[in-house]
Amino acid sequence: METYYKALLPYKFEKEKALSAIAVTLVILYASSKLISSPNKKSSKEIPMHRSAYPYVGHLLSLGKLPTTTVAEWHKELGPIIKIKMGAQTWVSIDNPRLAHQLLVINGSKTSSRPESYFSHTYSMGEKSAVSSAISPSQINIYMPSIENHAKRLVDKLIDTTKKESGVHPFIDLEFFSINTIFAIAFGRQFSSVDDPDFKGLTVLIEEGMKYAGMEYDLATYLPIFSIYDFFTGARAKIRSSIKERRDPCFQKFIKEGLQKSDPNLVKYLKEGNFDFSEDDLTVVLNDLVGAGTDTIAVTLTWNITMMVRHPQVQLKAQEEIDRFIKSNDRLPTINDKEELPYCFSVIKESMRYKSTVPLGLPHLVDKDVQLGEYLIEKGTVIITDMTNIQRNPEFYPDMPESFFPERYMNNLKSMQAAVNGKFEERDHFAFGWGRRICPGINLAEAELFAGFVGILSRCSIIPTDEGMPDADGFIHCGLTMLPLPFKVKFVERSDSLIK
Ligand code: HEM
Repeated sequence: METYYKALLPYKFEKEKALSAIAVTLVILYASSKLISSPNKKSSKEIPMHRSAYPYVGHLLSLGKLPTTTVAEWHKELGPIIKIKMGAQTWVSIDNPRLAHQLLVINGSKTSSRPESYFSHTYSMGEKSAVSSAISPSQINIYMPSIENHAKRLVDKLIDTTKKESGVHPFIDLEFFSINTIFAIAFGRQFSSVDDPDFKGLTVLIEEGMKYAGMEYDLATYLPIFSIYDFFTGARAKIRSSIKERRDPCFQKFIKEGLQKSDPNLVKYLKEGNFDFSEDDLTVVLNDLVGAGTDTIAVTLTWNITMMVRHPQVQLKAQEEIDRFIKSNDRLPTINDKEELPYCFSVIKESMRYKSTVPLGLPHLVDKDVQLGEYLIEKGTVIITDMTNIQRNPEFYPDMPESFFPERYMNNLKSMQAAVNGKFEERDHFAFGWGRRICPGINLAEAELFAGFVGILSRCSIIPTDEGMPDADGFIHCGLTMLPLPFKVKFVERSDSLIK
């Protein structure tokens, strides 16, 4: 099953090698019988921990290929807050929205750092507020024609491939859409096709980035014994040289080009605005925006398409709403028209609730002890959130939490950003994370998802191929995101489409 994505995205599967390396280390450590146990401060009440921990490596091996599923099972057995030993690091997982809110939002001043990782860069709050203002709703309005143009190209491609082939796996086209959109916004540049040499060079860089951000290249963070392996294999030296010799020069070239463009773009906004950015900061921040804003959008839309094929009556209702809008306005709607398309907006929200794009969130680091009810969460603990359980919590989502039911949002048409900033009880979903670390790309994501969704359904009906329905339950972990199992569908041009 995974072969398709493996061929498509080989960089996403480095984790398997890491698990083998850990297994070898475990054997060595057992043999030498010099197991180290870290001293544990006394906490108010011990946080439950699954029995499958091994000495030194902890749960690294027991998490298996689908950590999301394993963590969800452990929660079922042990309750809403559990401890996971990740080698030298202690993680705490939360699967209840109220507890997560209490820990990551109310206690956000103590729980909003990021764990150290050799490759990844942690956004400072200054960088984050600069980026948030650079892609605020008013700034996004400037880029809206470009977003719509890329959505149109996406739909052309999906229809065209459907005509030529028996079915389309939409992921690559969706990635091309999201990369092109963020590139147009960031640097005022676009790629002509997936064969464009610059596009190919960029995807290699993104692949390298994903690989180096993965566990295999960062094992010494979890298991200090791996510093010895690093000494021999030079993994960290490889990372340093990749950043210095390939990533930075490539992004510096894009930045230079962006600064020369006459139309507005992010580079110009960040460079010319009153932000305290060095050249290096700018390179890293833009590289991160491209990384964070590509896969997430493509994965979210892939799940959305899965749900549309499985729920043709939802698809039809959304198409009727889009058609009504086009009839009275003689144009496609944008995110700014969402009040007139409550059903479409609800479908997008529901799809993000039902299938989590980033199923364990991004880890937060506790930098001051926090008391959470009867549990003490110590400084140095890494917090993850089980988004699937959180987004299906029956108290928070009383109407059929296990079902795909867009109607639940018909009375909550707040923008996703406004829902995050409002009262906890009025949050729509938790896909963009928590508190001070909330995703700064939220408004852009919302605009892109809306343009993609409305663009597709205004011109196509998405139907299954003879191979059958896409699976809505199975999934593959790809780094931080969760992809549906490989599937093909047809994007059949609507004869009654009002878009010509
Ligand atoms: C559907 C699309 C997206 C989803 C589901 C998503 C989800 C997330 C999540 C869960 C986090 C971590 C929040 C936390 O730690 O509590 C995050 C962080 C981040 N996201 Fe997004 N994101 C999406 C799109 C985007 C886009 C389009 C951009 C920018 C172009 C972006 C840029 C970032 C950045 C820079 C961070 C790191 C922020 C920090 O560390 O403070 N994301 N995102």
